[in-house]
Amino acid sequence: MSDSMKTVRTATATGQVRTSITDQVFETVAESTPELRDAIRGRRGKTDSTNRSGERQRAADLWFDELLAERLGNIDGVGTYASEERSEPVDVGDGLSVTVDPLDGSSNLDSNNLVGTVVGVYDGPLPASGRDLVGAAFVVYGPTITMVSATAGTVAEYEVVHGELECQKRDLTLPSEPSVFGFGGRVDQWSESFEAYAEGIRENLKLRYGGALVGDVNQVLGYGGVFAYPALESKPAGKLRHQFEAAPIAYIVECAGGRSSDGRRSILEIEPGDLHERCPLHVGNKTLIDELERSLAT
Ligand SMILES: O=P(O)(O)OC[C@H]1O[C@](O)(COP(=O)(O)O)[C@@H](O)[C@@H]1O
Ligand SMILES: [Mg+2]
Ligand SMILES: [Mg+2]
Repeated sequence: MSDSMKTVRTATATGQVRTSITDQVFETVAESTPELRDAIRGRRGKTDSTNRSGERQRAADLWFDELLAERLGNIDGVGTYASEERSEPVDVGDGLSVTVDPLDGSSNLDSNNLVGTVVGVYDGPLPASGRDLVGAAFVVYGPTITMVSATAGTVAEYEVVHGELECQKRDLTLPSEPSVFGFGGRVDQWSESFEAYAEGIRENLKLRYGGALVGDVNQVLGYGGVFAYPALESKPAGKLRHQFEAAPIAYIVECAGGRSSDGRRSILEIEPGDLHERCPLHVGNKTLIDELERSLAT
């Protein structure tokens, strides 16, 4: 862990204050969505810079990050802003730590497919375990803009209309009868045990994979099922970043009554050693994640 990470201040907010700050974070992201969506136009191409994960950044990745850093960093009670697109967290005062995947699914920009934004609010210094999450949300820039947010064990879905949150579903839970699945990574890179699990899943569920975590997980929340970006032969820790992507998504799915796993335990149990570390991600209906863990253990 770098020195600058160690010095990021620990949040000390009470429950009520934490909820109010978390709500402000979600509302601020929602208010920013009209500008964010507009900013994609003309910024889909790659720049010369790479992020800490070694990925070429798009102009839109950088623009989203700059806007969110400014807006979220200005909220009273937010102490740290950290993003997939910057190496180090930014100390912005005292309070909660906000993590952002500003533009999720950015490779989908080439084909003008789905993208989104993922936000985590942690009560503690970064890197933090998912157990420190006090809220998480994701935005989907689809035919309309939606946000799914989770706090205190409940999940809600909103349409974001001119930056305002309009509730569509309160107490969202995963449908008990799963119907869809989406698995990332090249099939020839999967482990034999994951391939065996996938075989069984393919027999019973319908494939839905769009290449943006937010969209693929949103289908699992809506229809029931399982999303995975598993460990790959060339990437044993998978592709997705624990702090910015996996933990917030796992928190939302668990709050919706589902399960998350890195293959053997809840994603929320992981104690990350580095802000940008990756982990395999599997989320969905409890029965399907239990079955996954049994398969991977063989
Ligand atoms: O192109 P692949 O290998 O299917 O990977 C898709 C995955 O990569 C991601 O695009 C990674 O996120 P970023 O776009 O934020 O880097 C996820 O949204 C998605 O689940
Ligand atoms: Mg992402
Ligand atoms: Mg991203």
